[in-house]
Amino acid sequence: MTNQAESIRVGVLGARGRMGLEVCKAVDAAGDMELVAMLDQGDELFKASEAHAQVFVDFTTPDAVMDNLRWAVDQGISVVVGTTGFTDERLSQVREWLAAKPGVGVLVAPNFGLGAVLMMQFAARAARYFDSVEIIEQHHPRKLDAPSGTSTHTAHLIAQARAEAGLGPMPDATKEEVDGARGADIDGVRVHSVRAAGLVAHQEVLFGSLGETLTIRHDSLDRVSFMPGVLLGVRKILERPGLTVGLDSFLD
Ligand SMILES: NC(=O)C1=CN([C@@H]2O[C@H](COP(=O)(O)OP(=O)(O)OC[C@H]3O[C@@H](n4cnc5c(N)ncnc54)[C@H](O)[C@@H]3O)[C@@H](O)[C@H]2O)C=CC1
Ligand SMILES: O=C(O)C1=N[C@H](C(=O)O)C[C@H](O)C1
Repeated sequence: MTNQAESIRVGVLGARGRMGLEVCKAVDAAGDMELVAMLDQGDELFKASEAHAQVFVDFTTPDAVMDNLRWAVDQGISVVVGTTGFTDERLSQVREWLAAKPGVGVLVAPNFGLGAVLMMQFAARAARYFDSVEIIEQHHPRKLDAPSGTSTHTAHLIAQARAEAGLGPMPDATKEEVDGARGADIDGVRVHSVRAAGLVAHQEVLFGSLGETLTIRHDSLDRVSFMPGVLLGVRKILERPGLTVGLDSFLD
């Protein structure tokens, strides 16, 4: 149980990675948190329970995250997850683990940037009014996965909004002469992944209809952009048992 007067004891998984390093700094600087464990590949997770971590923050890899989550939930440690690679099957699995551990919370957020959360909400709102929509996500070239978790989540939201509005497939007479030329098809929404040195994390959602286009764009220019969202997740997760997907409900 949390004593609200005390600091929240936080363990960071992936602590030597690009995001993990930034999270360690942010937690360390937060007056209401204590950084009790910094773990990376090869470190034993039990060190975090020995340090009495109440919340884990996981920014590791899609290959590693499920084992970390399983272990944390079993130990009764709540988790704020930024790592990508969450399919519906993975989310169902996490729900199953949590069902046996009432009181434990897991937040899986495809993007902790507050602007990115709004960009996804705006895109979902615009989706019903346009014939066409495509997503262009742009990231640094050391990113391991494509398409990004953010673009996949955005595509799901847009597809859901289009279906609810009764919209059919988008107009598109193009024959793909080279595989991949039209990007990935996620729930009927084309997603194009750009990787280039100098980029951090960027996404455009391009809508089109008769005689007009609407572009909704978000840019993370520095990984500090994710920290207010991560800290919000850490502060709220102890009061939110079960699985929460996306930061949206924590912002309300
Ligand atoms: N949700 C969000 O807002 C954001 C999500 N991400 C996602 O976070 C993940 C990490 O991104 P980066 O920090 O850029 O990657 P990175 O490659 O710089 O860091 C990953 C770290 O995890 C470590 N690691 C691997 N297996 C581990 C294990 N079993 N236990 C503990 N540590 C382990 C690696 O050694 C590495 O230090 C990616 O999936 C990325 O897409 C990145 C930025 C924002
Ligand atoms: O790997 C990254 O850098 C990022 N990953 C997340 C994603 O795949 O959407 C979030 C953000 O785009 C940065």
